[in-house]
Amino acid sequence: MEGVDYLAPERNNAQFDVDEMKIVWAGSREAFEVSDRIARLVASDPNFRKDDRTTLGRKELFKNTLRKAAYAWKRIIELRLNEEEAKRLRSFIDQPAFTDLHWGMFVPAIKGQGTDEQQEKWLPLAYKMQIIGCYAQTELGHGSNVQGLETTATFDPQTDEFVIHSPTLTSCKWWPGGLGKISTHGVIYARLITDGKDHGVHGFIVQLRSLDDHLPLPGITVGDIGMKFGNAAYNTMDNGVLRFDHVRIPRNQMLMRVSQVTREGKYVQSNVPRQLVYGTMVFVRQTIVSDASTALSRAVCIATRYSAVRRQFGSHNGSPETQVINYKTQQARLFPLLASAYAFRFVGEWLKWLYMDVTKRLEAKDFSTLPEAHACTAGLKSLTTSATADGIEECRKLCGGHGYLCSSGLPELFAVYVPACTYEGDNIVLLLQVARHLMKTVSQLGSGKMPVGTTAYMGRAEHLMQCRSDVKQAKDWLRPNVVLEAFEARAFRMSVACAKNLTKFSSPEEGFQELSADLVEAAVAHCQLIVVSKFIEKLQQDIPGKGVKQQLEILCSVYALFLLHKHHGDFLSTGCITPTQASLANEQLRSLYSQVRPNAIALVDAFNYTDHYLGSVLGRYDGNVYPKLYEEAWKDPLNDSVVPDGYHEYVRPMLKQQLRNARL
Ligand SMILES: CCCCCCCC/C=C\CCCCCCCCCCC/C=C/C(=O)SCCNC(=O)CCNC(=O)[C@H](O)C(C)(C)COP(=O)(O)OP(=O)(O)OC[C@H]1O[C@@H](n2cnc3c(N)ncnc32)[C@H](O)[C@@H]1OP(=O)(O)O
Ligand SMILES: Cc1cc2nc3c(=O)[nH]c(=O)nc-3n(C[C@H](O)[C@H](O)[C@H](O)COP(=O)(O)OP(=O)(O)OC[C@H]3O[C@@H](n4cnc5c(N)ncnc54)[C@H](O)[C@@H]3O)c2cc1C
Repeated sequence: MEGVDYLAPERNNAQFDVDEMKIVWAGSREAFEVSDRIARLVASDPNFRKDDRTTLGRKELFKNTLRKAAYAWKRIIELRLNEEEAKRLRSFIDQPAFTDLHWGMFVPAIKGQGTDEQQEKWLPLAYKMQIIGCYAQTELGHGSNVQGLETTATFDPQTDEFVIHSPTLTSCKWWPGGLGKISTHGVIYARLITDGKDHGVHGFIVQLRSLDDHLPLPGITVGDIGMKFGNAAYNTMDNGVLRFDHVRIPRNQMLMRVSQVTREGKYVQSNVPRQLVYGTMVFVRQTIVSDASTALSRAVCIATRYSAVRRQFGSHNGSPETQVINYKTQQARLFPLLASAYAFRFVGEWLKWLYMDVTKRLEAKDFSTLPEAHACTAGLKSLTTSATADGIEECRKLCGGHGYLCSSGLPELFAVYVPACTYEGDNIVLLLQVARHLMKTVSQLGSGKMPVGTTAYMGRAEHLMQCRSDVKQAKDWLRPNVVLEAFEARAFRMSVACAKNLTKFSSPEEGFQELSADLVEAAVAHCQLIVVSKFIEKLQQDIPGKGVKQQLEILCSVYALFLLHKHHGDFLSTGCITPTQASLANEQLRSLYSQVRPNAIALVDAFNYTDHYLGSVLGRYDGNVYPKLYEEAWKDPLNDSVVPDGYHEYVRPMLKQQLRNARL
């Protein structure tokens, strides 16, 4: 029945103020209001319809994306949306587009690596979308190994130009979003060569297509790299291939904040670390962590609502069957994901602060926190995207057979999300960067240099190597200090074990290769500690609203104890806890699930997602799942006709032949 809220009894059970939780989730009252207003604006505008997306072919899908992007831009101007509002708009439109790379990487690359003069020239053009840019770093032969890129930018002192060239097939740019069919310009990463000397990889602004007829400029071969995983999903994006044949650009189009080439061809390095060339990646990795909480919370919202609607088994004397959300196995799979969504939200907020802090310091020529910012963004990007991709898939399974239907919204969400484990740095490669940072920190412990930031806990080396958990009963695991100490001791001991083992090899490089699987595990332990500690820190803030803080305390304990249960081998083998304490943690976890249960629907309502944004029949706010699933099925193009195309051509002759054979 339309208008009935089938989930109302669940909502009535909530033990906290949902409206206040919405504000905590959004970050502030103001952020909530912006997000709520823009979500409704998108949901109510038929131009942003997306329910037909999975049935469109690639060309229609892509054209549809171009239409939406142009319309979105028109609305941004008409409504005079500010940057935050425009970001919300893009997020609720929920369709990856070339504009993501233009705003998300091309503009930040110029801002971060361009000189003041270069910013003055290029940014106004980009802000007004008079040019459209992409970020072209990865090549066919190299993505992770940025120093292995092959494209060359050779300075020609005769003409005061760089000659951009792709010397081999493997040097073709391959993957950049927006490049395939739309970008007029790109920040292109290439090896800088002056006077025969290779100075490594630098960024250059290169025009790719004519601003008049959109044709590639002379010397440029460019196109799309082909269909990607999932039908709709990331196929709204034109990931591209690009080959240069001695393309000339003026010298002042090398991004020269980090280093310069003079008119005479002299290479001059500024007094800043060369790693700033990688700055755009640090920026984007930070945004990816917040996006992880959004993607995971979406999947969790769908699976939680549907689990409260779906009933299987357990009917006695005609009573209703059991809601599947009441099964302990369902809770043990679902509630840690709910807790993770909140955990990633808070660590994302903190990472945003860290990024702003490092940016301010860089402007003041203080580069001291750059390694910490790199390690945190790389590690947390890796941890949260892997957990989110796995979590979305788990949510699909939690919805049983119906989760496999596109109308559940989950297959497309997974397909569009899963490349986040690869782009902006393969997750394993990024964890190895964290491990490198950890090994460096451990090796400096004896030198009197105190570790800072997220590795500060390593400064308590002696205590962390000796401490034993004093948990005696299950409820002791609810004490934040007890949890924190166990996570710190586990992370530290795993890092120290790796550092000791590294000394057994003839060179650090050989040791790093051989021990890389252990190093990755140590990095994961460190990153999990960061997430747990930032959740605990969040709870130390003043959090208003009836029952809101209590719910967050429960979720924080669920997140930490779920990790402890999942990785209990680490905690036991490092001697941080005993087997008895491990089972007490599990006992406490079971009891926490019972406390989450009555609040589960309200906890996902707090995400404040519209039905349009969720794009899921199973996750509908009103829980009216079955009639809508039935309705949705009939909308499939196959149901446009009773007898399908191809029947008369292929099936009928087969049936006729069988009938003839039977008669013989
Ligand atoms: C619908 C229309 C709507 C319209 C609305 C309009 C409005 C919209 C508004 C806004 C929209 C915004 C949208 C944003 C959305 C963004 C979407 C993003 C999509 C993502 C697309 C994907 C892009 C990409 O993938 S780009 C390519 C990324 N590539 C990688 O990540 C490569 C990974 N590899 C590396 O990073 C490195 O090579 C490495 C780190 C693995 C190794 O590098 P290497 O040089 O070899 O270094 P190494 O020797 O190991 O280390 C040397 C020292 O340098 C340190 N270091 C390394 N990296 C960094 C760094 N990044 N920063 C600082 N320091 C670094 C390292 O630790 C070493 O230090 P040490 O002291 O020597 O130990
Ligand atoms: C959807 C999508 C969008 C993208 N958008 C862009 C874009 O806009 N611009 C752009 O420039 N790029 C883009 N990329 C490229 C992306 O950044 C790279 O694919 C990514 O950095 C991984 O590099 P790779 O493909 O070379 O993987 P590889 O490094 O070849 O990885 C293959 C395997 O090798 C392993 N491996 C690699 N190195 C090591 C090591 N040192 N130790 C242990 N294991 C290792 C990896 O873990 C992985 O399992 C995009 C990619 C995708 C999928």
